[in-house]
Amino acid sequence: MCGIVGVVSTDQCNQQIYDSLLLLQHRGQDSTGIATMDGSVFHINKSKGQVREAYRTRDMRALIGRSGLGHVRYATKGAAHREEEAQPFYVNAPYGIILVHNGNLTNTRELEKELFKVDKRHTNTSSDTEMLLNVLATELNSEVKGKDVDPDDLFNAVKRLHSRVEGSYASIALIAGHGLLAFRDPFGIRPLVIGKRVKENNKPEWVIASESLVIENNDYVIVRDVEPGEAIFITSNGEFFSKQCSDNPQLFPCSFEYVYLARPDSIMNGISVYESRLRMGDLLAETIKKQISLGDIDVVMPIPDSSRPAAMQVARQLGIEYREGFFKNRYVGRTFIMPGQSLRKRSVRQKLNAMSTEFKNKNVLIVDDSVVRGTTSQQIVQMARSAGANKVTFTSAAPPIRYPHVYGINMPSRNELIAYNRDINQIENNLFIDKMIYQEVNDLTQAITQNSKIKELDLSCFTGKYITGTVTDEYLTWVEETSLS
Ligand SMILES: O=P(O)(O)OC[C@H]1O[C@H](OP(=O)(O)OP(=O)(O)O)[C@H](O)[C@@H]1O
Ligand SMILES: NC(=O)CC[C@H](N)C(=O)O
Ligand SMILES: [Mg+2]
Repeated sequence: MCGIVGVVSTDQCNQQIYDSLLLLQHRGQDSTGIATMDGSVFHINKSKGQVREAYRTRDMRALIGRSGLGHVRYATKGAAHREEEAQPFYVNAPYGIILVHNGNLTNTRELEKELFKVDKRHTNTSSDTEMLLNVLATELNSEVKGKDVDPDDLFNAVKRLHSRVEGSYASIALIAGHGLLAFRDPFGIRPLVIGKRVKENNKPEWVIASESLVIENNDYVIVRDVEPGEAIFITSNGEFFSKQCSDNPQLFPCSFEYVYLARPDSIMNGISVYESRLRMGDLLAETIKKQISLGDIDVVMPIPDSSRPAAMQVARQLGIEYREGFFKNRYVGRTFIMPGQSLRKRSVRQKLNAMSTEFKNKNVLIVDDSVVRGTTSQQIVQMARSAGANKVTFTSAAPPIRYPHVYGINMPSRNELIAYNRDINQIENNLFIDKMIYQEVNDLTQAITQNSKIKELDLSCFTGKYITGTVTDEYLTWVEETSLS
């Protein structure tokens, strides 16, 4: 996943984009970029690393314009550390388009060929985002054919893009001299939400972002989510247009956003991420009750940060004391979204420390939001044991992850997954724990969708059922062989 934001303002918008990217940092730490639009001129700054280190004062001063967009990247396709693959991506025709993307395309092999052979377009990186932009540019070009662009041209281009592109894409683009275009794939896999505020001059200002906390933090009001398959166009003067561009839109939001990716203070597709995590804890507690005798447990402990809401509820529902035994170094970022296994491993050690007073001779029930590669859990258990823990029961607020995630989370290879081809006993042995307890898939679904209009979720990494047609076994093998580690 990545974090994206787009702004149409009545004033200079560079600082607002910077602030928004800081709020979205948890969605990507590899690289970042900001583009602003001044009339029909784009000003662009891209850099490796995190937002705070990326932009100097002189970079910010050069980002002039009242409309703009920004990106924080967690690479899923292409190279994590190549500055050329940092977003936004730019094409000069038609008009000049600059684009940011959250998601992952699953038919890049076909797109690459088509773009080159049929559309006669050259892409210079292996980024799927560069392909997405070139498909948009091709379709818009054939729509406008020399005349000036109107909202319907853009919507027709997005409609044609939907028929060519597969996978997940929440995307925002600036069309030079015209305005801001945003669109979401027909399954709405990745999130995108619209905010608005009206200043004294009565002119509306707009923000579109991956998460609602960006909207609230900048004193905008949440208008609504961009619908799956829908496109939004906002002119540089703040005029708003929207259209459903898919023949068969169906909402299948990514369940992993609620489990781990999103900030708890965001509301996504009308569902509070925090409340869904509390419910994950409530339902996990029911499963725990069925599997162990509670008299054996002395304390319930979260693994900071993301499991805290679930762990709190587990403790409450089981009537067992909640203690914080692992301490987090606040200067180390999220380890799961770091590139490369050796960096992830080293960082877990730097990030978390076990306090021996909390573990000595205790039977602990540890709660994490998810166990993916087992990088965190393996080290956590070792830390707990060396700190003197007696029995270690490990629980996950998400079900076992046995299948790759191909819609914008970098878990491409089955063999990396701790639950792949292992039964519970083998997982327990691998992690050196006394007991492993996972959330049930139905309970996860209920925790997320309860009290909401959402009927379906993308649960592919838990179930192996992929909602877009092109994800076959052959595709998954190709992804494994060619992907980022
Ligand atoms: O099994 P693994 O491959 O280790 O992946 C799962 C772990 O990674 C994430 O933590 P992370 O440190 O990224 O972020 P957090 O501080 O938000 O919990 C997640 O919360 C789990 O703790
Ligand atoms: N996680 C994402 O949304 C990544 C976007 C895009 N696939 C990239 O690798 O840059
Ligand atoms: Mg964690």
